[in-house]
Amino acid sequence: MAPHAEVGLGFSDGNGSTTPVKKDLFTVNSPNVVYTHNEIKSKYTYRTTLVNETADGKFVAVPKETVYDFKVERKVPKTGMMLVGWGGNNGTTVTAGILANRRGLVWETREGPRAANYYGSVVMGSTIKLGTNAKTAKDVNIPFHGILPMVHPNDLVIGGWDISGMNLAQAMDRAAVLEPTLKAQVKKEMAEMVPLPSIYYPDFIAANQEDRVDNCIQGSKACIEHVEQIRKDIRDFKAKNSLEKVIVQWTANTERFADLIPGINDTADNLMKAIVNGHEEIAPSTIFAVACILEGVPFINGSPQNTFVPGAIELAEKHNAFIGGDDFKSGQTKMKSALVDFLISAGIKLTSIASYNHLGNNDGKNLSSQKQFRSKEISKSNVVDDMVEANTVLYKKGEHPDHTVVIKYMPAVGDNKRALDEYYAEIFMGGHQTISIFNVCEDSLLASPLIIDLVLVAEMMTRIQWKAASSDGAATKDFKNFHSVLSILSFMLKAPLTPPGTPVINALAKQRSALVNIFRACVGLEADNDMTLEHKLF
Ligand SMILES: NC(=O)c1ccc[n+]([C@@H]2O[C@H](COP(=O)([O-])OP(=O)(O)OC[C@H]3O[C@@H](n4cnc5c(N)ncnc54)[C@H](O)[C@@H]3O)[C@@H](O)[C@H]2O)c1
Ligand SMILES: O=P([O-])([O-])O[C@@H]1[C@@H](O)[C@H](O)[C@@H](O)[C@H](O)[C@@H]1O
Repeated sequence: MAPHAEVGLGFSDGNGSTTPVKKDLFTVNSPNVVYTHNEIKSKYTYRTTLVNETADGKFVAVPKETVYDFKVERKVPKTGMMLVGWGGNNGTTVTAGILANRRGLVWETREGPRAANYYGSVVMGSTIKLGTNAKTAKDVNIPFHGILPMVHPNDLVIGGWDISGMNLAQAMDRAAVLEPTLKAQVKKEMAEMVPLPSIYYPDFIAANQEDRVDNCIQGSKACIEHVEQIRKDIRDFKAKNSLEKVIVQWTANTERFADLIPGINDTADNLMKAIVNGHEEIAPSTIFAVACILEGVPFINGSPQNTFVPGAIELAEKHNAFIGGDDFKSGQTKMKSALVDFLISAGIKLTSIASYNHLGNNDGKNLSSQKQFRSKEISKSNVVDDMVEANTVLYKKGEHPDHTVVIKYMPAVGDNKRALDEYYAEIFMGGHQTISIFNVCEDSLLASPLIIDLVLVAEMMTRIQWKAASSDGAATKDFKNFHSVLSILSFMLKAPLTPPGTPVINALAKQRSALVNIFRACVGLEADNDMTLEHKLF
């Protein structure tokens, strides 16, 4: 095996080829990185600082090193993306967007021609610093997509379910998101896409959704039969399209929170029993999650409800299956998680956040029902907790800014949500800073790239394994997957799901840094720390 790369990183370049494409975007020349045809193997020293508190309240910081072995499968699999709620605004928009990119479409608009792109996708639209040029010492940046052999979204095979049986072309018209000149170019292909029948438990979404329900799984109401039907749908989709991988995402309506009931959804065994018994407190999204876990297919929840009841998380862990969520972080909240981080880390004491928005799409219609709004209010409200708790200089224990979230349904504005935010803060010597933001978020055009990122990163995680080469604890013998709960997805999500007992990080910069640096570690590269000592010590 070559000590360093003789072949470039394989990755799919979206031309329909999903075998490793020998495009030497970069190789790592290090004794800690070995490339074989099938794998990239790296030895990575993870450096952290353990802190002990002394009796008199002082801290003693102890540097710690843990050596990990990472292994990445290089072959890019033929991958399917199955969306629950495929006929919705997000589902139709992301589908049309991928078709348009795959065909390199250009369409006329009032501002002139527009070409297909993946703007808003961190994987397809952003770059990361690889290092500094050995001669000029200038930063060398590469497309994020090139850091590891990732699936190209153009190659995704798309399918899914919807309780509305409209074909995707009709549903795209219903969504009223895309320009007619673009829709006209994808209409024919999308008309042939029809969502699979789904499950509809009326009590979980707003009653105002009933008029679109005409595409439900026929026959028994038994939840376990719904689980088995969804598992069969996934298998059939995989076989029909000769897929090697499938990733499922929930982009269906926001459900009310499910009650957490001991003996029903508190453990994996109880959850399975409750499903067999058809317990009425099992939500459709949890049925989909269980089906995917049992089928070994990653399941991501793009909505705010508590799909992952404790029993579902335990089931995922038992089956070594990947889950992720919750609630796409697309516009107003994404801005919040960046702005709050900036204010508080700048030592400015944020004292209140007023977050209002109105929107007129079907999501907004569903959220006009109090129980469904409550799910969204929770996910939109908790996004500042970690940043506030981390700053004990500004905030006493338990102190936090006032924070209110208001969402109103105003049909006239459609998918173009109007977000109005006010950030009010205390500054030096009794002063105040008031930041008012008016942010028009074309919600589905902001969420669709996140759906793509979630699929690409989740799929990549199925091809990464690790073992501890050495640590204070016993070194682990065999390679294993990351924990079932993919907290690495947090950059794309409002209410990041984390492994039980681990902290939730909402600060946007930290989330992106974790994603980038974990992928860098997989090719043996140090975490990017912005110290640039080479520009300071000379
Ligand atoms: N910017 C955004 O658009 C954004 C951001 C964060 C979260 N979300 C969440 O994403 C979800 C989708 O948003 P949208 O704008 O596409 O909404 P939408 O209402 O246009 O689409 C939801 C689709 O889900 C379908 N559906 C409902 N229950 C279903 C079930 N049990 N099985 C299958 N299909 C079902 C509906 O028929 C509809 O077609 C919502 O929950 C929303 O809160 C959206
Ligand atoms: O913009 P953001 O806060 O990330 O998220 C959006 C909310 O502002 C909006 O009210 C809701 O309807 C969308 O589903 C989405 O959750």
